[in-house]
Amino acid sequence: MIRRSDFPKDFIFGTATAAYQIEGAANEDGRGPSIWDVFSHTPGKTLNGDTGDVACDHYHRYKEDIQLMKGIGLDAYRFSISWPRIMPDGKNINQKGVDFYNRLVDELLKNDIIPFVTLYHWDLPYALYEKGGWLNPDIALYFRAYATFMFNELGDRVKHWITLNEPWCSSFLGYYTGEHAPGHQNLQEAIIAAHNLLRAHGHAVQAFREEVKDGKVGLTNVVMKIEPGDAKPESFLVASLVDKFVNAWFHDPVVFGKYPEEAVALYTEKGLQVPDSDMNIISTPIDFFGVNYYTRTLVVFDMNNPLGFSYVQGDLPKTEMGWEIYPQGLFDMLVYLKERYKLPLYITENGMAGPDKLENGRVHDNYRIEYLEKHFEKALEAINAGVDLKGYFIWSLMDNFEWAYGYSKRFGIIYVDYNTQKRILKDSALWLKEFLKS
Ligand SMILES: N#[N+]C[C@@H]1[C@@H](O)[C@H](O)[C@@H](O)[C@@H]2O[C@H]12
Repeated sequence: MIRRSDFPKDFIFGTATAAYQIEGAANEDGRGPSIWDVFSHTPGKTLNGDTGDVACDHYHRYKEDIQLMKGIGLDAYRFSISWPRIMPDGKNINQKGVDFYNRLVDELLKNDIIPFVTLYHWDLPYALYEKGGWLNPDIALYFRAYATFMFNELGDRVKHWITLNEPWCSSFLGYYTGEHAPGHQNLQEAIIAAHNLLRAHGHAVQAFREEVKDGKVGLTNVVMKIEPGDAKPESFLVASLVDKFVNAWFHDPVVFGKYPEEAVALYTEKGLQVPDSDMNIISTPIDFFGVNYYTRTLVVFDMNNPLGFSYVQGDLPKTEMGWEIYPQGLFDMLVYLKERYKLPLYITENGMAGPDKLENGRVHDNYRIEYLEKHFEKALEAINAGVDLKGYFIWSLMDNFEWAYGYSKRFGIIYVDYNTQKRILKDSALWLKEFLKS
């Protein structure tokens, strides 16, 4: 049975959330609309037309939520700042929005919880989208101004910062598949958006070095273990190629200052333009990579698909998202990232959506306890294999707005009754409380 004391003394355990998924108060205290406010209010874009208008009402209930974190014994809390709450029009400051995050940080510190702040977790101010959003090269400078302001505002108390959460989702789900805001379906746009996201990241890192001398800054990517879905040699080849599109595309430029050549070649072959501007800014050195790991992805060679591959379902037990439970992939990717990029790592998200049912005031989510135990074990194995892994944030503190899935997927270790906003610690939270004392 894995114990907290098996981990290094300074290893931190936390939970993670994001502004649009938990805050609510979407039209309160001067907050402006984001692309997710508009997207979720567009018929057909989210399950049941769910929106983040109220979500978990964290904007009003943050003190209660911090008490729950403290009661569990968490070391740290990763949350994101709502850019449109700070700059409703993308430029001018909304002081009430700034005041909220000052209160939130002060309350965390008062309760000995280390704040980890994500500057961008997908909620672009709609006013900036109307100026071209991530397709407008100037967005990187708007982001730099926002980042600089937040570093100045919170940098005296917040020493751990993440510039972007999962730029792959913002660009390829937002601009290619259209599953996420702003719902475009154009591969060339996705490539341009990805590049401007990375430029924005680089500008923010440069600003950070000027504003917060004693802090650490990194980038959080979704990290998928890509494996061949059958034994054909060509499927091994496409697996290696897809790994370049998904994983290396958002790590290589940040460390090496260039995109993976194989993937560039394929895009170019298809007549797509791959930008290469500002690679010196994009590769401004960072202090760590954040790793959001959930599952593996199986691909097979498929000439009917424009990019030559298609996804296949694996046969391992799955979560409510249909994602295979594959802890080995966490170990594999932590070792891969360490060997390729030689940077400290934080697991900034890992967790599962479960069939959580409230029964007599309890949620018996033993499946989530098992999931977390197995992934903790693989994280420890990676540390023992030499990975400089510094922390682990469970996704998520509480059930919340799961983007296009609305409120149908529950990832929290705390159950949220959305009718009453009552919080109920699931068995996994009770287990975690004991683990953190072990
Ligand atoms: N889906 N899913 C769960 C979770 C999502 O809720 C987070 O906002 C993302 O950072 C990442 O996709 C992972």
